[in-house]
Amino acid sequence: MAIKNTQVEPKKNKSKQYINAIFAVVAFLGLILLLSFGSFYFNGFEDQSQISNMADRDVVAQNIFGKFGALLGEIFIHYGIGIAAFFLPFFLFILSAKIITGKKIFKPFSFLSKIIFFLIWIPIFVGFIYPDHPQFSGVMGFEVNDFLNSFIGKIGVGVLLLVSLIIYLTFRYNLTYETFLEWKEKRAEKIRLELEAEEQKRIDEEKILLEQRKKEEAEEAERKRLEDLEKRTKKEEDLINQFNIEAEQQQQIKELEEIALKEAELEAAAQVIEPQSPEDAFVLDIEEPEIVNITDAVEEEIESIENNDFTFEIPKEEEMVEIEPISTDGLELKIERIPEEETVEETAARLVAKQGKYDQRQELPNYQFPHLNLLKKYESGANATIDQKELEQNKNRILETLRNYGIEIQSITATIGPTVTLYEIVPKAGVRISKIKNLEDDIALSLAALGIRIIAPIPGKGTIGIEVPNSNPSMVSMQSVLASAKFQNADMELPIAFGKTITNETFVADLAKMPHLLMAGATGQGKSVGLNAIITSLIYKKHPSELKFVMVDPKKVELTLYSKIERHFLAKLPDAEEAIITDNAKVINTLNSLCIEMDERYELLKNAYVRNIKEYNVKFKERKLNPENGHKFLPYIVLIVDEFADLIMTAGKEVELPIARLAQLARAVGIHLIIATQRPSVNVITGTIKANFPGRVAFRVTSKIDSRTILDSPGADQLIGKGDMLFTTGNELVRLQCAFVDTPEVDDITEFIGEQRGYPDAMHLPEYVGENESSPLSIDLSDRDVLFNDAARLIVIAQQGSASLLQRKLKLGYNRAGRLIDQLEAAGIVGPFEGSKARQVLVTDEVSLEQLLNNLN
Ligand SMILES: Nc1ncnc2c1ncn2[C@@H]1O[C@H](COP(=O)(O)OP(=O)(O)OP(=O)(O)O)[C@@H](O)[C@H]1O
Repeated sequence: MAIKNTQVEPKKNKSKQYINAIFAVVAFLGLILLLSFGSFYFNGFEDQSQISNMADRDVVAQNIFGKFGALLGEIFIHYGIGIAAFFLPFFLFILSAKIITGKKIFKPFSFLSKIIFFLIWIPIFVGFIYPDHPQFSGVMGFEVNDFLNSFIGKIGVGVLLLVSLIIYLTFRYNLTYETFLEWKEKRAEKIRLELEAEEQKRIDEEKILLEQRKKEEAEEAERKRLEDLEKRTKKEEDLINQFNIEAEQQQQIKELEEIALKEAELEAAAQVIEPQSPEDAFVLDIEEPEIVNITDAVEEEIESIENNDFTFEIPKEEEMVEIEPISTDGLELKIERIPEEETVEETAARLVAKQGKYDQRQELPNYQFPHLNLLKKYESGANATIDQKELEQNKNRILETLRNYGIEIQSITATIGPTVTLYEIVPKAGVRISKIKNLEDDIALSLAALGIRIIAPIPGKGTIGIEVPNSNPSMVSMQSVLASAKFQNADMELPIAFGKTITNETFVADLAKMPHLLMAGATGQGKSVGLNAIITSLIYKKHPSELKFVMVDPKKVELTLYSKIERHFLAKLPDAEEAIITDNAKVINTLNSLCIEMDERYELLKNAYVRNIKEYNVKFKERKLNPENGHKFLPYIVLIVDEFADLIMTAGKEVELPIARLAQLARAVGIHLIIATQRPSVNVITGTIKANFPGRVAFRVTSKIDSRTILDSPGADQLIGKGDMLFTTGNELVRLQCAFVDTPEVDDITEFIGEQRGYPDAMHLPEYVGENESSPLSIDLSDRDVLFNDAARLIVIAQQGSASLLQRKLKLGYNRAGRLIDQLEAAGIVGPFEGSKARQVLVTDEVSLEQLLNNLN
């Protein structure tokens, strides 16, 4: 073996040496070629004239490789193939690399076969472009060009070059039109995937952020809970200690009492009673007082309670038989019959028979609903016009685009809407729907239109929809939707006429069913107009006694118009000057006040044994609920918040919490929320808010992400603006053209209503005292209201700590009554504010109250 090895090694080494040598030669050759070619272009033209004198030693060539280099350049470049000659050194480099490494990636001959076409084509092409520079095309390129020029003309040469290149590429790279299209499709797909991945990444990041926030909140809540628990335990411990001390004292008192009793007994025994007669001595019996053991008595009592030891003496029926008045002395006994008590139903029936059902509209009996003439008629909006040519053109383009991608169609129909036309296509069997969906951009390109939306498939129809914007969109006027039979006859609690669908039908939705609405859209896309359309719809259908708005408008300009109808349709805090809230700090109070209103309404509903406001109001109208028990007709309350993003940014949790609470609970008591925002990002529309707002309206937004945040699906980024919107209540997306109502129209409507007789003031929401305002310490008791003593007596006698009681009995305004209650709290007569419940009265009887009042004086 060892011998064999020694024989093989030198052989191997030998061949390696050869290889190295060949590599060096080839690589060196390549280098010489490359450098002398390069140098030829810089100096070769001077050298050319020296070529003929090569043998002359005095002649010096400028080429980097001297005369040899000049000669190489002259042969390969000048007399040869011009700049195409540069391929040759590269071929040599690849060859040398292959020799030294032996690796498969270096394929010199494959390279050669690929460039051989260009070694011929490039000189001719360069000669064609620069016929006056033979140094680039080489003599070969020049001559061939010259020959061809005279043979087929200049244009002919151009065509020949182009055709030959196409033929070469077709065979070489199998380039067909189809492969070109496929390549394009793949590229589009790749770009889309990248975009989607990017989007997904952003969504994921946002999710992580959200989760982190939630976690922090949970931790905060847990910490608070533990603190509370600790406080409570401490309190309980204090109580137990106090209780123990009291029990001890009780025990001591008892012992003292027993001792006293025993002493008394002994004393009694010591008093010797002298018997007066011997018999007496036997008769006398000193009755010992029965000592009633209190604990025993209590135990007995408890036992009897536990055993349910009550006996109600129910008179038997025979005993209730009417007694015939028997007159024995001529005087007749008159028995007064007490009429049987009326049931609620009977009272209600009697009242209804007498006064009719309660009609809330009688509160403002002469109120006139705004009429449709106040709204402008837009002529162009009467019927959608799209000319036949445009239809035909769009149809052809769609078909053509689809055909280009090999998608065949069975049928196509068009439905013309106010702003977009829906082309419904039925593809031939076997066509993948996703393929059509992927062509969205291509179809948009071929139609040269923005806002193409492809619905594949249209739910419940089995067709694919392509929405194409009309070149002349027609306006949908508020007048036309409000005048429609659909709205006029709508049997809904809070009907909203949003606008028209793609099939030109008026679209009406019930806010009461939604039950809350989230609205988003980039600036200038029709949000404010949308809000106005909603408010207008409701005002046209509802009497002021049936509907109140709470309006929040941080932008201060959008909703100000409605201040004219403050006394008819608006609700506000009792101490607020303006009904439309523009100050973010006040929003918090209003929202909390709405929460109180909600709680109060729930209390009313509970007492009336009904589940929702509708049933409650029906019952109230049938006079089954007694107003003296606090029952009243409940109007719907619609809270409108414009620019919610602004609010969340400045007030954060403080508004998010009451909003979330209202959104979760208020639907049954007739409080509905409409929230509009320009920026539908996840930190504005948080998970809690989103989950409780099934109704969503999206105007055009700027990105797919925004669209996903608001609608949970893309599409809103492809709308065309100007009131083009998507609406959903959780399942299906509907594309609508929002009705247009202009500011002057709103102005006219509010003017019309505002001039009529209204309520004395806006509806008052319950008072809410913010945490930092409620400190009783800030109230100066030396400066008491003159009615303070009266109020205190009233409250203690009634044992009910409510401002409304003071209002009623002392005939006070809300504010003064509120102030009085605050003073009473500061004086320790009533307890702190407890939300919807009345305050606790801390003084139980009038005697202690008088004492307290004296002390105060
Ligand atoms: N439904 C509609 N029909 C026709 N045009 C509309 C419609 N809605 C809006 N527009 C047009 O778009 C313009 C801007 O609308 P709007 O004021 O409602 O935008 P916005 O979304 O409220 O903007 P911002 O958030 O900045 O207030 C309107 O002046 C009007 O010309």
